[in-house]
Amino acid sequence: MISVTDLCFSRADGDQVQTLFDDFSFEVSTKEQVALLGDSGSGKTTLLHLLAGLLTPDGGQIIINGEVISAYNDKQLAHYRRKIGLIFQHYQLLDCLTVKQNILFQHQLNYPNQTAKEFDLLIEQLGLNGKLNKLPHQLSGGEQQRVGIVRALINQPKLILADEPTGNLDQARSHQVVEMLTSLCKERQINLIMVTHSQQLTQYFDTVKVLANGQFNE
Ligand SMILES: Nc1ncnc2c1ncn2[C@@H]1O[C@H](COP(=O)(O)OP(=O)(O)OP(=O)(O)O)[C@@H](O)[C@H]1O
Repeated sequence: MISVTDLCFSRADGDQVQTLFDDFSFEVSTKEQVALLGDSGSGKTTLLHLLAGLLTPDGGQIIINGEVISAYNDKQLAHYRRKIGLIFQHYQLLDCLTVKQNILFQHQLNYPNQTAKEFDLLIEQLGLNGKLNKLPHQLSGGEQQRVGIVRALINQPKLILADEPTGNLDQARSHQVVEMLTSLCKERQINLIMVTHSQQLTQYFDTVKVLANGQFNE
């Protein structure tokens, strides 16, 4: 469950201050899957970064599954971030590591002496058998994004934040990837918030929220 109350956040841009959120409040219930739309520059990525604890609000409260992350210090935020899954438009895979190493990198940092429980199952479900020893640049965009999805799911998060994960894929692949991602999150009862510019992709989600002028128009 996500609860945001009276969120305030401004960005300094040279001498100018741009207020993106001013007393913005909303809730996302447990397991809900949300497609987040909005014009370019409306603040979708900024909102995701606030929910990920990568940015600190100027005011208000952000509570994620009972954790008041808006009150956390850097160390607490680092610990919180290990428990969520992040998926990016440009995949952000490390090109010097194989697919398998990329997927397990964070898991091994988090849990040095544990095997990743769902590794084999996720590799099978996302059709990545046979790709594990390849380097990211040897994969197609769709395959790289599926690696990003396994990497996000392997730590068994309760929340996944995805920022335009299909921005680099064609329409058919975008639908495949989003269908896969939403159904895997549903099976595992994971909250998913995904930024997209595609109205068509919203069909896979429980809720569509449109960000405009620092508020949701539902
Ligand atoms: N690092 C930054 N420093 C200053 N201003 C920034 C920074 N990042 C983003 N902004 C500004 O904050 C506003 C919101 O940006 P954000 O990236 O959150 O929008 P968005 O809705 O995700 O846009 P898009 O759909 O184009 O990705 C924009 O006006 C942008 O120029």
